[in-house]
Amino acid sequence: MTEDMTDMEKDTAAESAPTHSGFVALIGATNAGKSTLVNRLVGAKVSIVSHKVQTTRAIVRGIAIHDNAQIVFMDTPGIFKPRRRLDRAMVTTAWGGAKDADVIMLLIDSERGLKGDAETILQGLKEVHQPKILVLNKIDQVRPEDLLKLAAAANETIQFERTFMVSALTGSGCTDMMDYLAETLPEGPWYYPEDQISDLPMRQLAAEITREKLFLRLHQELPYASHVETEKWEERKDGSVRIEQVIYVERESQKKIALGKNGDAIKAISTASRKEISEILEQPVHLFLFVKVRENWGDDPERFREMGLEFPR
Ligand SMILES: Nc1nc2c(ncn2[C@@H]2O[C@H](COP(=O)(O)OP(=O)(O)OP(=O)(O)O)[C@@H](O)[C@H]2O)c(=O)[nH]1
Repeated sequence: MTEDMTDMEKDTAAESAPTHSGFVALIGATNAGKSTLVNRLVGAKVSIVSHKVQTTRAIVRGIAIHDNAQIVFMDTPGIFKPRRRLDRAMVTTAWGGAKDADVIMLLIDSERGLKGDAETILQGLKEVHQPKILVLNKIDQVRPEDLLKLAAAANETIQFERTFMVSALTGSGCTDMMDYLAETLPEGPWYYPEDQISDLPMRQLAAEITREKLFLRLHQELPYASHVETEKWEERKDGSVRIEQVIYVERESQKKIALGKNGDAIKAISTASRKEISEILEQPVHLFLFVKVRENWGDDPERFREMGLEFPR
């Protein structure tokens, strides 16, 4: 664009530039920073970040707008060695998501390098034929020479179109990566209205938020044997919303942990979750949490469907 264009001419030029859009699958070992990256790029909290591994269960899309492009991120669950049935479903979902994408983005925790799961994923990616880019994350923690070695090692296994070095935490390197995606995604109309940041239904997002608070509060005490569902969602005349959620656990003993002494745990979880849901909705929230025991929910096909996962046979 030339400098002597008027503002109106510039606007018209930008509007007539072709739009781009597409799906980017984020693949990476647990804790590589996928959720943090999506949240940063989208600029709003759509996926759940916590210190626990394996917190992301279903595909959550964050939608970022960059220049004339709409970039839809599929934040896949961490890929790791499946043990339980639920774990196997998570892995299947992750690879399934990759196959639907225009670009595959492999995110690696530069601190951990190619140890363990990252290497398994690299090998798995050989079977996936879309263009792939390598993104080394957490560069705020690693020396530049180590990054170069890591980039070279990963590119020996897979021919990546490009390698980017970023920090999802500080945002460093993210603009270059977004410039590249905006240019390379196919030309075409946007998939979603401009103001939409996630197609994850609010009910499910609200449940994810409570699940995150549950994990943050109870750490090791309550393992993966818990699941949160939003059962009621009622918009009220005064502009507030009343939400009822159930925390399902597998055993009575876990119910006691979730409630805490004198209900302390559940109260704290409820307060933290209500605050965050209210911030996202920009309206007052009345949140009611219940804890119920449901044995073997991890083997129930209905629960898998609710989480957007395929039930592994
Ligand atoms: N120092 C540093 N920490 C980061 C960065 N990106 C993410 N983290 C941290 O790494 C941890 C894991 O991040 P997540 O975004 O939850 O990772 P994930 O890949 O989505 O994990 P799963 O949902 O388990 O698959 C969190 O404690 C983040 O704060 C980064 O660029 N630098």
